[in-house]
Amino acid sequence: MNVPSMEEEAAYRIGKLAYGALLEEVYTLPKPGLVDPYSNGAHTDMNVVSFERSAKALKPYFVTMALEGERLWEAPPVLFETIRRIGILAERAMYQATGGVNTHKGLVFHLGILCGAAGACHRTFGKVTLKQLIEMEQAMVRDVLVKEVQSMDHFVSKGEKNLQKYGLTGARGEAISGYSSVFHISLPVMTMGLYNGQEWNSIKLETLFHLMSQVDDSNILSRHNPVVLSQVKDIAARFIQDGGAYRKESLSLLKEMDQWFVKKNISAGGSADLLAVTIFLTQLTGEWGGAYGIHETGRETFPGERAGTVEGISYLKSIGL
Ligand SMILES: CC(C)(COP(=O)(O)OP(=O)(O)OC[C@H]1O[C@@H](n2cnc3c(N)ncnc32)[C@H](O)[C@@H]1O)[C@@H](O)C(=O)NCCC(=O)NCCS
Ligand SMILES: Nc1ncnc2c1ncn2[C@@H]1O[C@H](COP(=O)(O)OP(=O)(O)OP(=O)(O)O)[C@@H](O)[C@H]1O
Repeated sequence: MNVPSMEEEAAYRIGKLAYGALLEEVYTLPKPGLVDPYSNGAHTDMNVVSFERSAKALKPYFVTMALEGERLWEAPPVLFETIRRIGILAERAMYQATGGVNTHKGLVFHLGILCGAAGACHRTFGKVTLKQLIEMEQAMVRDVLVKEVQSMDHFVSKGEKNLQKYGLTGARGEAISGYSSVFHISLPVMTMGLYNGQEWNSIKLETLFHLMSQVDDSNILSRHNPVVLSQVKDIAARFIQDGGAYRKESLSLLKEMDQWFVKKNISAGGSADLLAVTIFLTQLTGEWGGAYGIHETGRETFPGERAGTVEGISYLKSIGL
């Protein structure tokens, strides 16, 4: 019997966490305008089963991307190039699994990069803290994506058209910034919710609404325009101000809101993607930022570099969040 190497085992665990994050996102409910187990939101061509099929098809690609991280840890830009090649194959597998529907294009990109970075961090440090992960991610993508955005002269995809029309950088911009929306908006909310012992589905909803209230979501822009984007931000901000997802009546309010989003054909897919990224980072660094590092290497953890833990709170506070 072939015993998996330490790198293979780690890559499998990273890929499995990415797969889990895809499912955790779609199972969060009720999400206005987005697909969840209750409603297809403002989507006629997909439902929760499409997302499950797509996630299952993508899992081996995330494992492969993490494994490439373990292999190419010393050459981050080469790692990114490799991740993108695998990403194209992953997108193809996604379309095959869903009958041609885009369920997870944004997440192939985001979680592909982060799985690769996590593999590289594991190989380099024997653990994965937030700080190390984002430093690795930046070394992988920054130069390439900045150049790509600055020199773009073909505006084909929806994201590219948004860049041309509004100067908004969408999914690429999030990666260029080192997932700044996740660090400044959603991770603190998720970490705080866990710390306060809130219920998991409500934590995910509260996190999603904080994202929706601030992110320039290219899904909303490509279906609509900046006025609608700003309307959605206002609605999300008001929901939070009025008590957010932790109050009793939130579920019925959200179901009502879903009807309005469906009527207006609004879907905050970019924010949903960033929710999945937040879940992935919380679970990855919670599991691997400390305990895993200690088991594997006997090394001490830097205190508080694990999101989703009590130490995570003081870390986030220490970096000014
Ligand atoms: C960067 C990607 C996502 C390009 O997609 P596109 O140009 O359509 O950009 P866009 O900004 O619309 O993003 C696509 C998806 O990301 C998500 N998204 C939208 N807005 C945001 C946002 N503000 N923040 C984060 N994610 C967002 C949505 O799910 C959206 O559907 C990626 O597919 C890519 O690199 N394409 C180039 C070809 C390639 O290399 N493919 C391999 C894929 S790894
Ligand atoms: N739960 C979810 N429900 C709907 N979309 C989601 C969800 N989670 C993430 N998304 C993201 O939203 C995107 C789908 O949005 P949308 O349907 O507007 O894109 P499209 O297929 O490019 O456009 P259209 O359907 O208008 O032709 C996917 O790329 C996906 O990453």
